[in-house]
Amino acid sequence: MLLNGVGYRYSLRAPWVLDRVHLELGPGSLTRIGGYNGSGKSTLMRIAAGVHRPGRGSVLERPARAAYVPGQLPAVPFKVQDYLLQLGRIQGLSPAEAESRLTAGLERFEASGYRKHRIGDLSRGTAQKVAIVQALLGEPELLILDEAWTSLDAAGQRELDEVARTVRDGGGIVVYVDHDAQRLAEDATAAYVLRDGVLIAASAADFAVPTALIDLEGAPEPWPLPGRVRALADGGTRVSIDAQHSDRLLRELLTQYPKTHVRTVRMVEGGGE
Ligand SMILES: Nc1ncnc2c1ncn2[C@@H]1O[C@H](COP(=O)(O)OP(=O)(O)OP(=O)(O)O)[C@@H](O)[C@H]1O
Repeated sequence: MLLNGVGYRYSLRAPWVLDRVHLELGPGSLTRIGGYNGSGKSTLMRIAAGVHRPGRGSVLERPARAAYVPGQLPAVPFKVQDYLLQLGRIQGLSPAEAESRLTAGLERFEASGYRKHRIGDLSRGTAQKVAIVQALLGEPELLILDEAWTSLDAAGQRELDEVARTVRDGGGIVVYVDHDAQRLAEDATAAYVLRDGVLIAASAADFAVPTALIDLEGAPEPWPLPGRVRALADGGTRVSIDAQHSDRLLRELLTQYPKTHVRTVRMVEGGGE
């Protein structure tokens, strides 16, 4: 499959979200797409899935059996089993085939108990499991996972990892976005990040969580707070912590050591120094 010079914008006056994206996806590939919030990852996923048509360029040789799992299932007014049976039929399965695949899928994701529940009444995680079971009904050759792990419990996440590896090992194409830097890190065959609408080849370091470096005057003692601490040559202290926890640390720091002077707070990519 090939995304050939793909560009996309949401309206004629809107800026191009994607600009000349070129992406080759061969059989047996597992490709990670990263990038900052708003960089266009979901837009790219929808184009690969055929939900959006590119404004420029083209998508060539998309496999016929394609499945797209976004982070959230629409709240449709059906019972789980009726919904899955219907979608199985739309994908060309006989009722017996659809029944046996949906039963196996729900068992695999430990969601058999929800067969008769209405989709709108499910928890987010269970609804996500139904979305995954639906995607797998047609035994896809192309599987697109856009933050599809987010609401799943740990067992569901492991199972979805296994699904991705199985599709890859069966010669299929898997493309995924996930905020967890470790997600399928060992299994991915390629990784790219979107920057300014362009896709660029990436390494594992590009997916690392940003680290906050907080430099303090002096050395608060003792240090019961989270974060790695090291003394600076001029008597100051440097604390490094995952950026997502830095606000909380700063609050705690200023409550516990009100006289501490915070010199600087910087964000760096990856593990800091
Ligand atoms: N339906 C829409 N209509 C108009 N603009 C949109 C629409 N969906 C996305 N955009 C814009 O397109 C850009 C890319 O959005 P997209 O959701 O693809 O990014 P993303 O990288 O997936 O973001 P996130 O990491 O937050 O999920 C953003 O500027 C967003 O505001």
